[in-house]
Amino acid sequence: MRDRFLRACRRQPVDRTPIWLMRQAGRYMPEYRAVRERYGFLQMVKTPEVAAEVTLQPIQAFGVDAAIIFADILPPLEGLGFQLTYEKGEGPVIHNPIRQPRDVAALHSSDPRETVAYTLTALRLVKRELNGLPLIGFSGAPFTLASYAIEGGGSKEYRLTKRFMYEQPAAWHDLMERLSQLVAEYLIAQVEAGADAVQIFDSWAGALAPADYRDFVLRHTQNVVATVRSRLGEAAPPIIYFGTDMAGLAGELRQIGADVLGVDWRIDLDVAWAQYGYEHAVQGNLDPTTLFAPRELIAARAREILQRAGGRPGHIFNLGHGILTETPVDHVRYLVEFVQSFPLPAETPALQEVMQ
Ligand SMILES: Cc1c2[nH]c(c1CCC(=O)O)Cc1[nH]c(c(CCC(=O)O)c1C)Cc1[nH]c(c(CCC(=O)O)c1C)Cc1[nH]c(c(C)c1CCC(=O)O)C2
Repeated sequence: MRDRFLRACRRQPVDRTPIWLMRQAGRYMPEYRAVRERYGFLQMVKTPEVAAEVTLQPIQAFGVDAAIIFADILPPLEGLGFQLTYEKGEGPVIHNPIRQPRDVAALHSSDPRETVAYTLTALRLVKRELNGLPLIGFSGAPFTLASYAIEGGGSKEYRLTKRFMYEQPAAWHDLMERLSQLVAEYLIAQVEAGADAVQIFDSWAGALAPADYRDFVLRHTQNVVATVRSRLGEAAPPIIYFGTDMAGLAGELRQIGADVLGVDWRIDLDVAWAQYGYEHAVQGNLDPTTLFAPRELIAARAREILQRAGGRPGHIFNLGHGILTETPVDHVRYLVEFVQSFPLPAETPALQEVMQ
């Protein structure tokens, strides 16, 4: 059953719980570091043969149940006019961030089929090598992209982003509309290039108060999902929406229209699933730091997650956020084998029913 990841996204029964890991291709792998020695990170992303090779590394090393295209959420912003570099130890830097409404008006309109053609080519190359194993395409979500575009890099408090949102609502919504269009077009292009599912990374949306998510973000996230669905029709793939620290946003997440919702480790999987509603599949939710712990603890935590999922169709095992640099490779292999050999528990009653 090579399509068990896609079946789980659609909440269809599977022979065992599928597993893949966010950021599964990365510096914790010696094979990745060997390639990275010869290229800069952006150069790897922009060279389709290299991006394809690196995408396949965790498939070959661990036999995970899905591939995710090797790329990053920020390169699509270059087409709008942002200057992007990755600095050692600092992560991404945008050198001309948005500071005023006129910076939004001055953004270029861009067609991701041209500006991010390298990732579309990489998807086509990888697809040929996968023998039917599902391939995941992805994009940053409008809010998380806007936060990088405004802060110019990572942030703890998102002060500039929130101030811009509160003080310049018209320019904010203009920026979010431009980003939503870019994201939707980019996801559609990835599906046309061979992606079987798409994940929208809203890594930092958990920094928002629910009222701010509702007033400044929700409609744009909904537009992305609705546009992908309506333009692709029957060919629309499962759509995964992922964020961290989202436990307080359940009511909003339910309205996005995604098929699958990501769950981080700050909430028990069954509690999150009951709040998100069983019409969604869920993906998660091991703390990535657990992979540094002894094997017995990794097994105990993974077992608990699988038991909390309760054999209900629609659970995809993953970490609650991307795998960390320096994670021991043999612990990753151990986790994948543990999950893949875990017998699916007989379906337990829904938490909602138990609590009634
Ligand atoms: C916020 C964000 C980014 N990028 C991404 C997100 C959303 C997911 C999340 O919240 O983790 C998404 C991403 N970035 C990368 C992937 C590849 C696919 C995968 O294997 O999951 C994916 C899905 C590769 C990468 N993206 C980056 C690397 C490391 C680059 C290197 O080799 O130096 C990789 C493998 C760089 C990057 N890119 C970004 C940061 C903050 C950094 C620096 C942090 C770091 O160095 O780990 C932005």
